Amino acid sequence: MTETVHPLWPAPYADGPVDAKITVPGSKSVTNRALVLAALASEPGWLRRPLRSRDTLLMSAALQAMGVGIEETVSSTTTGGSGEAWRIIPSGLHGPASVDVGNAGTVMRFLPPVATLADGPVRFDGDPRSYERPLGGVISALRALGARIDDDDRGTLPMTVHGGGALEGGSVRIDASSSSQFVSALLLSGPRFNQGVEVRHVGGVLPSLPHIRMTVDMLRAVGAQVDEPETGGEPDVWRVSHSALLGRDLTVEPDLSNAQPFLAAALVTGGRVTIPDWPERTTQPGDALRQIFTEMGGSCELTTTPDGTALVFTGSGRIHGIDIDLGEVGELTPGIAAVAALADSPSTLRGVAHLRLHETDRLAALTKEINGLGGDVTETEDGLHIRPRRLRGGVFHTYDDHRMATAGAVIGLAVKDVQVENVATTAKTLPDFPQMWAGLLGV
Ligand SMILES: O=C(O)C1=C[C@@H](OP(=O)(O)O)[C@@H](O)[C@H](O)C1
Ligand SMILES: C=C(OP(=O)(O)O)C(=O)O
Repeated sequence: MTETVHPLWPAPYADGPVDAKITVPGSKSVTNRALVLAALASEPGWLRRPLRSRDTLLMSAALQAMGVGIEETVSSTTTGGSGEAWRIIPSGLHGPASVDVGNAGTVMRFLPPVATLADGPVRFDGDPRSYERPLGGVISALRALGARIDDDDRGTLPMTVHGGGALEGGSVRIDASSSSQFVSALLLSGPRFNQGVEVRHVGGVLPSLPHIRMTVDMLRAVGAQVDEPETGGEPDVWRVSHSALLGRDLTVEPDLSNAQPFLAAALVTGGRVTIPDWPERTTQPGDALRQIFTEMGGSCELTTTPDGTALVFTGSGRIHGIDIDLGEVGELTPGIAAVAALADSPSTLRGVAHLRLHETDRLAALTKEINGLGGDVTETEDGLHIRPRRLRGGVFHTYDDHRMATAGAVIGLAVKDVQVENVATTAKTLPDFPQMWAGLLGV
């Protein structure tokens, strides 16, 4: 097999502190949940400022393939400007249909439950990496709830969900320690199952709890009745009752995990970055960056202006190491590792063994690529130990992982002659990244 040769992107080096205002596009996680919930609703809804990226366009295309109407328009926003808005018109879900999941965890996990409601077969396929990412828990849970799925007993993609027009639902046990998305997937479609759904997590530590909170909040916002551990329910058990869902008019928050490289730029260069529309309250894990990057040497202020809230994040010129469990906010790990490699003391990042099954094996990839530039990173059982060293230029490989690409760009700010391979992989969640990065640096 021939290996694809990707272009190298010379990561811009920062000669001085950055000072920029960066408008970050909408959250991937919110956009893809909102699309699913709107598709399952009993009336049309609106999604304003949705993220337009590979993962969200795959979600949109998949729902359209099953018969959902999605119209893209440009409309006025509350701030008076114009913005993109998608009108989602639910309909009976149809098969036969084909779904390309790409390498989107949200698409490969959230849509099989939706497909059980279609009136025919829905074939799921995706990038080679999607065959390796955990899905077996969702497949067996759906079977236990009454679905017919043909996966050739592999427990992975490709597979066909033989939608029967409805799913009985009920109680199910699932080990979601490899991905919180298993729980979110079952809950999101739960209101449409005849008996709703009760999901009981059995197994190791459940990662990414804020993402499950996001699912619960968004379900409640469209009228679903949800019982969950955080509001007095049994630990590790979520219940969603059978009900109709409302069509909503939802404005998507900026993707705070995609704000990470820009905040990191302020930290690494001792500069300042302002992110407009940073939400005062949010379930996005990226909100934890306010605290994490403060501990690593920056300071931040959430300001309120007539135009809304904004986060102003300022670097001090010093970067400190950190010892932290990132299990709840795993997707922030590559960006934190990049900053930690440039710090004045070692870091230990823990609680993220499940990152080995993300877009790539992120623990192996970060170790190899930072060490390839002269760093000193070792993999632990559940994370990374990072001892900062003087780094040198070289190629930073990305393994089709958007967050590896942005991590390489952050290192390139402080280390001359870093070349990020396949920066275009940022299109998964942030297609304009190279232009935004150039804007940040005024190049
Ligand atoms: O539900 C979601 O939107 C997500 C959940 C998390 O997945 P895991 O629990 O698999 O880490 C996160 O890493 C991913 O980027 C998005
Ligand atoms: C893990 C991630 O994505 P996915 O939704 O594909 O799981 C991520 O964006 O960091």
